[in-house]
Amino acid sequence: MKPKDTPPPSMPTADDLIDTARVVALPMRTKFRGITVREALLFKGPAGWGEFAPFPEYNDAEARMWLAAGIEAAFLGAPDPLRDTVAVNATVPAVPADEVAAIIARYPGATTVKVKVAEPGQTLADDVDRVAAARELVSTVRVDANGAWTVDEAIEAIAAIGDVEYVEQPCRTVEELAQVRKSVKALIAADESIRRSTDPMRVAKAGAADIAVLKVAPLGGMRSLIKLAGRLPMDVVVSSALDTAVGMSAGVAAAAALPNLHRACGLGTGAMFTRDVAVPFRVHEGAVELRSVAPSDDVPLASPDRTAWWHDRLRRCHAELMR
Ligand SMILES: O=C(O)CCC(=O)C1=CC=C[C@@H](O)[C@@H]1C(=O)O
Ligand SMILES: [Mg+2]
Repeated sequence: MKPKDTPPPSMPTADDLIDTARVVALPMRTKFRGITVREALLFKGPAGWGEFAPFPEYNDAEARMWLAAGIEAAFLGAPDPLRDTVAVNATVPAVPADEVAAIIARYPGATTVKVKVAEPGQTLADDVDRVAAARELVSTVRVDANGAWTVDEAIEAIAAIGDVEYVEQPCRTVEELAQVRKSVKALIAADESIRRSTDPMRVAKAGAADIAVLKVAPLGGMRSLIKLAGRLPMDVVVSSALDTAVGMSAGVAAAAALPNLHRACGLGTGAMFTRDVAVPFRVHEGAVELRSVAPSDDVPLASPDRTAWWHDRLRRCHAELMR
């Protein structure tokens, strides 16, 4: 028998990963969730490239899932696809209403738009105006509050915003989502309540959502996303975690392998970077095309300090995975 701490044969060591690692820093067109430069560590394995890019505030226990997802992509590769394109939504950050049209124009053919609402420092009137601007241009609008409202604020805001496809994560907790869901006609989607939970089935058990927004990296990979989607008794939307083209290829592959996919996915966010690590996943006729990605040689690299920070983080998360 192998000693308990011996990695399984498919599990690379942290040194294996760092040997091929590139830490990239991609400038964003518009600030999104407080980020103006998106950093990511990319590494190469026998099956292709993987991405490790947990948001800076995530602790190692949570961030280790993102490493598992990168390792799956680089060492195991994508599951068999059922389709070769995936319909996507345009993603509109919390910008003034008069900037909405220019943002939507970066997603040619998209008929669904996701609008960020409840941005700290802004008012409900800002949200109403931004959503109205989007509604003038596309048939389907969904909004995402990232858990920022109380139950009462959510009920008021949903009434003010009007008809939407769904409201993503109106409040922070599963209990609050369930209360809002009972009080409004609008459909409720869960994102953080799944992405940041130790029990991603809890939203279903609590009757807290109609739709699940699933992201490959925080769920630990394409296969665990697909497995979870199969267990959740609700529609699924696959969304990016502000991934570079490398991470995006795993998101598109997961969406392409889902037996049931009825709604546009949040996989067009490559349009938010001024440049990506490779040819970006461009939206064409409202969809992106499945493909594998290798970073180009001239990717914008992070500073030596930031590179060292990411290498350290990878080592710690790798140790967490091996525990
Ligand atoms: O779903 C989309 O349209 C794009 C991705 C997206 O909105 C997000 C990506 C990563 C972090 C998030 O704050 C945000 C989200 O909350 O869904
Ligand atoms: Mg969200």
